[in-house]
Amino acid sequence: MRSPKDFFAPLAVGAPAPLTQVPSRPSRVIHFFDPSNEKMAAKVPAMVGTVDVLLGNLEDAVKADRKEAARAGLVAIAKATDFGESTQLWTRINSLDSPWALDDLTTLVTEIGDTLDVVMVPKVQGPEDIHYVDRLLAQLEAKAGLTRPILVHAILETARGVANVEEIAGASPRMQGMSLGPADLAADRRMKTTRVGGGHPGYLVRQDPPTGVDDAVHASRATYQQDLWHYTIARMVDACAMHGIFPYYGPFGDIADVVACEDQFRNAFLLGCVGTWSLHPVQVEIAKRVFSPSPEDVAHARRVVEAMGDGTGAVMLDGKMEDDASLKQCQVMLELAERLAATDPVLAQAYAAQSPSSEGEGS
Ligand SMILES: CC(=O)SCCNC(=O)CCNC(=O)[C@H](O)C(C)(C)COP(=O)(O)OP(=O)(O)OC[C@H]1O[C@@H](n2cnc3c(N)ncnc32)[C@H](O)[C@@H]1OP(=O)(O)O
Ligand SMILES: CC(=O)C(=O)O
Ligand SMILES: [Mg+2]
Repeated sequence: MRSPKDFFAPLAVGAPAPLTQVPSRPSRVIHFFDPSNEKMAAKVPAMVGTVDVLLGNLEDAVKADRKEAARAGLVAIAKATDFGESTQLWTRINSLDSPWALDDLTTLVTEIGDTLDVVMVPKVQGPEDIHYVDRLLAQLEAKAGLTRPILVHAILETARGVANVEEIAGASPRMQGMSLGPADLAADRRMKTTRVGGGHPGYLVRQDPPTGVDDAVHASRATYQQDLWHYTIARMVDACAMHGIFPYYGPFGDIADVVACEDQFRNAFLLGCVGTWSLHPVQVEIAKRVFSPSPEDVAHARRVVEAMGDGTGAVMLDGKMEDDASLKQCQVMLELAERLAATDPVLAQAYAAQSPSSEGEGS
């Protein structure tokens, strides 16, 4: 582990200085596309401004014989597209033990490093993986003459990665955030599921049995499906909060089940995640809706702030006690709402319509 004194020193002569704070640009939706799929890639320019992040995926879901085409496709798209102020460009490189990862990093940083905001690293096992990428990025940034550092995002998708989650989160000032990788994680843990994220009807608890009843009543005892991912997401959120980086849910593979997708996204939002992945255009609006505070929550948060005056003590509002701690939760909500509204005019209007100054307007 580096000494605190040199944690923020560049790791290569000529590399840009690391950032001391992770930029908090909106990243509610990280939209995946395969740059080697011509039909999909053709849609990317029109998606600029509609998603917070466009991510050129080079890893799983790209066929082995299309890896080089995907890398070249991403370079071409990055060079031809103006991503504007409200959409970032990220990539997911191949895993560090694959034959492609080194060329992915070398090509992308030297060719399009000035456009690339974040590199997502899959199957991270421990801080040593981040240290490797950190040094290599610094060397490549120096070679390419970049003036701002490229950030790193880890996917939490191995049992060892989960066990090391705090060390991974704090491994480098480049760490931007972390996503849950439920599919690979399930396989690595030898879970007995076959899905990409989401729940499972077999993972449940059942209502206690009533005494002295027949089998028919036993069969009707209520069951409650549990969240397979609660433990891992909660650990990831704590590790990220501790190190000042951002946690994300990951993929929801049942594209047709938009209702369960929204539920899974909302669980992650409520637990502290700032965004999620979209694998298909149908998931984009779900992610944006879920990861933006509702206008009603924003209005309530404003009322609490107003009622709390100097922020100390306790007050009653609608029959509920509010104090310093509920105020802080409301401030989290308002700070996020303000940040999102700054780049999303539709949200800005929805939040303004709920502001105290507009109350009673038109009545
Ligand atoms: C566990 C993990 O690692 S998850 C991360 C890796 N996986 C991915 O990145 C998957 C990305 N998504 C996809 O590959 C595709 O969306 C699939 C395979 C899930 C479904 O693809 P399709 O069967 O083509 O879906 P569908 O027919 O509904 O597509 C409708 C349109 O949306 C387009 N489309 C589909 N997915 C995307 C996307 N991610 N981005 C942009 N456009 C897309 C299709 O090209 C199609 O275009 P068209 O109307 O011009 O023909
Ligand atoms: C996200 C991912 O890569 C996984 O679930 O395996
Ligand atoms: Mg994976």
